Amino acid sequence: MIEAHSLTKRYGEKAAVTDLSFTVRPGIVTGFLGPNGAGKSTTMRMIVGLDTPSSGNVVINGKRYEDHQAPLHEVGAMLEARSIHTGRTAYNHLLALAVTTGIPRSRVDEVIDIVGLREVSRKRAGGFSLGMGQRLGIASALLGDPATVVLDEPVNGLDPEGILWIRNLLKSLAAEGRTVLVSSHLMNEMAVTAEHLIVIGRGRLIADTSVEEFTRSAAGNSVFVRTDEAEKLRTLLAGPDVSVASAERGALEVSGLTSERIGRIAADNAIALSELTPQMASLEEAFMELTRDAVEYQSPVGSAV
Ligand SMILES: Nc1ncnc2c1ncn2[C@@H]1O[C@H](COP(=O)(O)OP(=O)(O)OP(=O)(O)O)[C@@H](O)[C@H]1O
Repeated sequence: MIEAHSLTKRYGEKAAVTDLSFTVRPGIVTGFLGPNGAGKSTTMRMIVGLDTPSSGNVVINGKRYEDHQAPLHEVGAMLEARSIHTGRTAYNHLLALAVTTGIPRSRVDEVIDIVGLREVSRKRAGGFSLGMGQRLGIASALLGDPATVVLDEPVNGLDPEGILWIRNLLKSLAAEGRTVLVSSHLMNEMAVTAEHLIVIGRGRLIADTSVEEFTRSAAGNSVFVRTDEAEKLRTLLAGPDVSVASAERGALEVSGLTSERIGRIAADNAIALSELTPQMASLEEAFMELTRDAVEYQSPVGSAV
């Protein structure tokens, strides 16, 4: 469990993180989301003791990172700035890390297999692709068999296979009862990876919610209906809190009724439907709406993307 209490970090005049409080629970993947410059990396650095809070504190299973006797067994982290000695092989990089931190040599082989780097483990890490480098970073994070895993933007720049691999790995780490915190600026990716979301903007908490709740609130309240008997159905659906628009010929856009209710009314009146679709705002759109006021560098209105 990670608990942040009124965490604040200032760099001179610049407030990177302000009065941030949240809890990351074990057993599930928690997504840490925010636009660029929101303060995600700064928060993660404070979690693992690489940055000192200006005020407030953050504890992992009740203690600050540096107060744990075997911190690598407690927390494994991959932060954005990776420090890999590019002249070393992947195996030697992990071995050096293991030897200096009292981790048995056998664990190096284990993590190499977990991240799927067996075939290239004797190759120089300097020649690794971005995806292989990410796998090596994750292997380093898992070396101490940590109860808590903190990964900063692990899917950045990965191909679809790499993204799927990380998604499954994170879920299995959580299923083993670990605490898993993973940052991203991609809502869609987090929606299929995480169970819980902590959203920040300009260093402040914007939302602390389950993915399920976020998805539900992002859903629009209209339903798209396609039928050959649109006019008959329109009359049957009419009511004080219901609005029905004709989206196109043979199609209706209904607000104020659930898709279940519309389907029931159609069935009771022997009207065949060829489509019945609740309209969802895309999660990415809902996320952008949520964080709109917290984006540091806005594109000028109307500018081409
Ligand atoms: N060492 C530093 N000195 C001064 N300002 C900093 C420093 N580190 C971060 N900042 C500022 O603090 C804010 C938060 O940065 P941070 O890197 O934590 O955000 P982030 O959410 O991880 O963003 P990104 O997704 O772009 O990596 C930014 O405005 C950044 O410019």
